[in-house]
Amino acid sequence: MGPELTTTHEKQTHTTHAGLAAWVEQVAELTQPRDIRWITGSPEEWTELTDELVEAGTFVRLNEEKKPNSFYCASDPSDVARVEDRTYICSVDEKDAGPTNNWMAPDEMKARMTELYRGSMQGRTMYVIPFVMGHLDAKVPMFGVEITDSAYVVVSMLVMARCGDNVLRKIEETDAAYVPALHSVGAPLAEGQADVPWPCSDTKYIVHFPEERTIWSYGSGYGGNALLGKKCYSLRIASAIARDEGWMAEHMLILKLTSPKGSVHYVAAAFPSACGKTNLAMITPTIPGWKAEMVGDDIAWMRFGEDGRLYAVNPEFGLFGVAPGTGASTNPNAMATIEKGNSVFTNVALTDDGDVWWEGMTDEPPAHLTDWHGNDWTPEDGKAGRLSSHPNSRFCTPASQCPMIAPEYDNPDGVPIDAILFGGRRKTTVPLVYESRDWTHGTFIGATLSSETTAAATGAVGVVRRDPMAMLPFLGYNASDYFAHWLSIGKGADASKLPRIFGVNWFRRDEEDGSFLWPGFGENSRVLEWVVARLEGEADAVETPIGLVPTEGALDVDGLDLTPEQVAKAIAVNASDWEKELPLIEEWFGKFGDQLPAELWAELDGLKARVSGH
Ligand SMILES: Nc1nc2c(ncn2[C@@H]2O[C@H](COP(=O)(O)OP(=O)(O)OP(=O)(O)O)[C@@H](O)[C@H]2O)c(=O)[nH]1
Ligand SMILES: O=C([O-])CC(=O)C(=O)O
Ligand SMILES: [Mn+2]
Repeated sequence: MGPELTTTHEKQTHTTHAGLAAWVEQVAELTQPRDIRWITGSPEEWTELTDELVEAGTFVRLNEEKKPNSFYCASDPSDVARVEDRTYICSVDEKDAGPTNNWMAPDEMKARMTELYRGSMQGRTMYVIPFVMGHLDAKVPMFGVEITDSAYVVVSMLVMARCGDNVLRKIEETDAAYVPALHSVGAPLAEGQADVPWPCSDTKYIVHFPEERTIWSYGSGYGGNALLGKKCYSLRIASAIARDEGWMAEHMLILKLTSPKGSVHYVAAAFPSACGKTNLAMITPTIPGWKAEMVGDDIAWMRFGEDGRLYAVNPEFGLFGVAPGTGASTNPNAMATIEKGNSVFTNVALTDDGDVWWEGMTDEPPAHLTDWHGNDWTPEDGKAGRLSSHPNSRFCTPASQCPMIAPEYDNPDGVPIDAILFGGRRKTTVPLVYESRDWTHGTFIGATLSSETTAAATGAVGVVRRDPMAMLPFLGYNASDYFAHWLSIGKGADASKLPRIFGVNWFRRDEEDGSFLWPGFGENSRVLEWVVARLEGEADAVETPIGLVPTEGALDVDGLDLTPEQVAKAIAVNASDWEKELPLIEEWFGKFGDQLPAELWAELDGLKARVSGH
C-alpha cells in the first residue's frame, strides 16, 4: 500500500485499507447505488438512520415513555424467517458441503448472483459496516465488513455486533483479514419510483464460500438472512475456520450459575432455533439461593485455554430474540432488557398507545391492537385463532441492557465451560434430563439430536428432524467431518477437564392430555441444580440404555404442582419409544455411510444392544 494511494482512498472511501477500498469500489460498480455511506457507530448516525426509517414508513417510533429510542417494524409478509432451502454452502468440492447442505459450484453461483447484483442497489444508499464478532481486543479479532442496501440491516447490525470507526481503524492498523459480507435486498429503484416500507425480492440466495471466507446474500431483509455477522459468519463461516484451527463455533447459549454454597459453573447449551436458548440464558431460578447470569444467548465460540479447559465467548453484542412467549412470567429478564429501549421489534403487534404486544407477553391481550399485517385486532380475533404477531416475530436489543448479564461477558478470553446441554423440542421419547457416559457418547447425543421444526425457518412447523448439535442449518461444511471434529476435540484433551455432556427436553407432553409434563422456564433451574450436583459428585444417577438419569428423588421437585407420576413420566426412558427411535437414527447416519466416524456407528450399536436388552 503506497502512501499516495492511502491519501486518495482516504478521501474517496473513508479507509486507508487498499483491499477494502477496492472491494467497496468494485461492489459499487456492480450494484450502482445512489451513494455510499460508511457506518461509524456514532449516536448521531443512529438518530439519522432511524429518523430516515421512520420517514420511509419502515419504522414506527414507539412511545418514548414506554420504550425509549425504540421502533416497531413490519416486514413484507413473505420475508419473515430464515430460508433454509435458499441457503447454500458453495465449497469448491461438493463433498465438503456434505449431504445436509445445499451446494452449487462457487463459479456457477457467483456468475448467477453477479447478474442478480448487477444494478440491484440502484436508487438506494449502499452502507459499509465494519464489524467485529467477539471483542475488538481479542487475541485474534474476528473482523467482517458488511455491505448492504438496507438501513434496517444497518440499525440491527449496530445492535447485534460491535461496529463502526474503531473497528475500521483496527482493521487498517493491523492490516487484518476480514470476512467480506455482501447483502442486497434485490429491489432496485428506477428513476422516480417510490419505495416500499420493506423492499425484498422473490428470488433469495443466502450463500457462503467457506474456503474464501466470504458471504453473499440476496433478496431478503430478515435477520438470519441479512444480518450477516450472526448465523452466516459466526456459525457457518466460523465453523469452517474453527475446524481448520482446532476450535469450535457452536449454536449455544452460555450461562453462569452460582450455587447457594457459592460455587460457580458455566454451562453452554445447544437447542435448535426457537427451542429455548434465550429463555435459559436469562433464567430466573425458582429454587432458593441460586443465581444465574447470562454470558450469551445464541452463539458460543470455544477454544482451549492454557489450562486445558474449553473457554467460551459470546461473539455477539445484542439479542435477537423470539418475541411470542416472552413475558413477565416466563422471561422477566428479557422484559427488563427491552424496557430500557434502544430496540427494534419486527412483526409484533402495535398497541394504541405506541407500545408493542405479542402473544404470551401478558395473560390478557389489550382491547385493541394493530397486528403485524397492519390490520385491526381485538381479543375476539385472538379467540378465533388469528395471531396478532408472527410466530417468529423478534426483539433486537442490546445485550448490555440485560439486568443479569455476567461481568465475564466483557472478558475477551471467555469463561471455562463445565457442562454442555443438548436439547430439542420433542413431545415424546426424550427424557427431561440425562447424562452421557463420556465425550464420545456425548458427541453421539449431539449428533443424533432431534427436534420439531419451528417458525424460525420457512416451511412446515412441528415436523421431527435430526438437528445435530442444533447446527443443521448452520454448518459451513460436511456434517460427518464436523462430528469427526467434535471427536478429535475430545481426543486432544484431558478428559477430566472437558465439559460433561447432557441431554435435556423441556417439551415432553403427557400422552393422555397433551399438556407439557414439565413447567419449564424458571423451573428448569431444578434440572440445572442436578447437573451441577453431578459435576460436583453429589448426585446419584441410574443407568438407562440412553445414559444416566436422576435417581428417584434426586431431582428437587419441592413446591412444584406436579404429581410423582408426572415427574416419573417426564424423566422416563421407555424401551418401546427408543425402539421406534433407533430406525430414525439409523436412517440419519445412513446419509453419511462410511464417512461417518466409526465411533458413532459403534455408539449406535451399543444403544441398540442396550435398548433390546442384550
Ligand atoms: N414450554 C416451554 N416453552 C419454552 C421454554 N423455554 C422457551 N420456551 C418457548 O420457546 C420459544 C422459543 O424460546 P427461545 O428461548 O426464544 O428460543 P431460542 O432457542 O433462543 O430461539 P432462536 O433465537 O430462534 O435461536 C418461546 O416461545 C418460549 O416461550 C420452556 O422451558 N418450556
Ligand atoms: O437467525 C435468525 O434469524 C434468528 C435466529 O436466531 C435463528 O433462527 O436461530
Ligand atoms: Mn434466541
